[in-house]
Amino acid sequence: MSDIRLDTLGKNFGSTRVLQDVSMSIEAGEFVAVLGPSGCGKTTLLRCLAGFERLTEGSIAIGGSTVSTPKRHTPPEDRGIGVVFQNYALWPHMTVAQNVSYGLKIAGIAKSDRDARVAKVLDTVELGPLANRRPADLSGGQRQRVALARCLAMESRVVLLDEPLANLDVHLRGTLEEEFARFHKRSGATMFYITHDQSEALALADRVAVMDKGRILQFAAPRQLYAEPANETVAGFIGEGTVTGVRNLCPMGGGRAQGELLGHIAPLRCAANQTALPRARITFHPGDLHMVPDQHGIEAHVIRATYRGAFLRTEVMAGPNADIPFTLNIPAPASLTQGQRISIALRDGWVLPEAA
Ligand SMILES: Nc1ncnc2c1ncn2[C@@H]1O[C@H](COP(=O)(O)OP(=O)(O)OP(=O)(O)O)[C@@H](O)[C@H]1O
Repeated sequence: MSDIRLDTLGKNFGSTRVLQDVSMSIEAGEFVAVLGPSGCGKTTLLRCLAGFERLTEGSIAIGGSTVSTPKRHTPPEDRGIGVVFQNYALWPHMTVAQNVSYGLKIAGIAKSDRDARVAKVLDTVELGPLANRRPADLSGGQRQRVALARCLAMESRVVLLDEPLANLDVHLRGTLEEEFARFHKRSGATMFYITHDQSEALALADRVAVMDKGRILQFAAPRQLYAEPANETVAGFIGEGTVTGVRNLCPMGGGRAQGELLGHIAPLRCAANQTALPRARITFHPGDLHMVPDQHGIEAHVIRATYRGAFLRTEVMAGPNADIPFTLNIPAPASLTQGQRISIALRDGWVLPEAA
């Protein structure tokens, strides 16, 4: 049974439509990331799920019980949900242990049980030795762990996280990504994680919902989003996908096809029901293009080549009119100069289904 079910959810603020036709089924224990540009409605979706906003349309069920419809609204504290906000929302005057214990106290749990539970969860997030510190004397990462410990202490079955790594430095982000993964494994909680950072979403989540303008464009496992985006917007959003046109698309069965990219035959993947088309849209990533011996591929000239350690990130203008921009990663060691003419070929591309 799914743990969280959003059914054709809609949310308006006055006459502004912020969420539209949002439907998702999330399994118990699943780690779901919601990825989208600023203003697309991610936080509003999280707030609806947590019970901080009422719905305009549709419904939300958690653990099989309906908690939100336009007419019915279970308050946040009765939803069995923990929320980790970007600023962690810790009480500055309380110690780490008191911050974690507070929710249990409000829930009427006896002091001895409370103390035992707090000690256990602080141990889990490796903050036991810092139990008596105040938030001001903790690092950003440690504060984050206090916020997670609070969810663990409340035994929240569902944990919502609103851009928890925003405003942190790159090193700390990496460490905390691991922390979230560990927390998820240990707690078995269902995680709903809002971010605008695709690398975070792809690294952490079992499935990622890509949002734009209040709608879910695709809800799929990271590998599928990367390899088989549902449309041009998702393709452009994930992994620096390039979208371009091919001619004479010819499906060959078994999800394989070929098409002419700038006059050269390219091997492609496509949906099983893809039909032959005179023109189609495809997408690929910088690693899908490679250099071939002169005259054997698409003509291109180098606009910029940037050293990136393991590869040379190379921007080219391709085609007979040198007017199609592509980016490719050329494995090290390589050396290219601006203006140099090279020949390139596509190894693998995905035919966008909406072009069918
Ligand atoms: N209480 C409100 N009243 C009116 N409009 C609102 C309200 N809350 C959010 N909005 C609007 O709804 C839209 C979606 O906002 P939301 O905060 O959900 O986006 P987001 O994807 O989380 O953005 P960000 O990544 O920048 O936080 C925005 O246009 C925002 O201005």
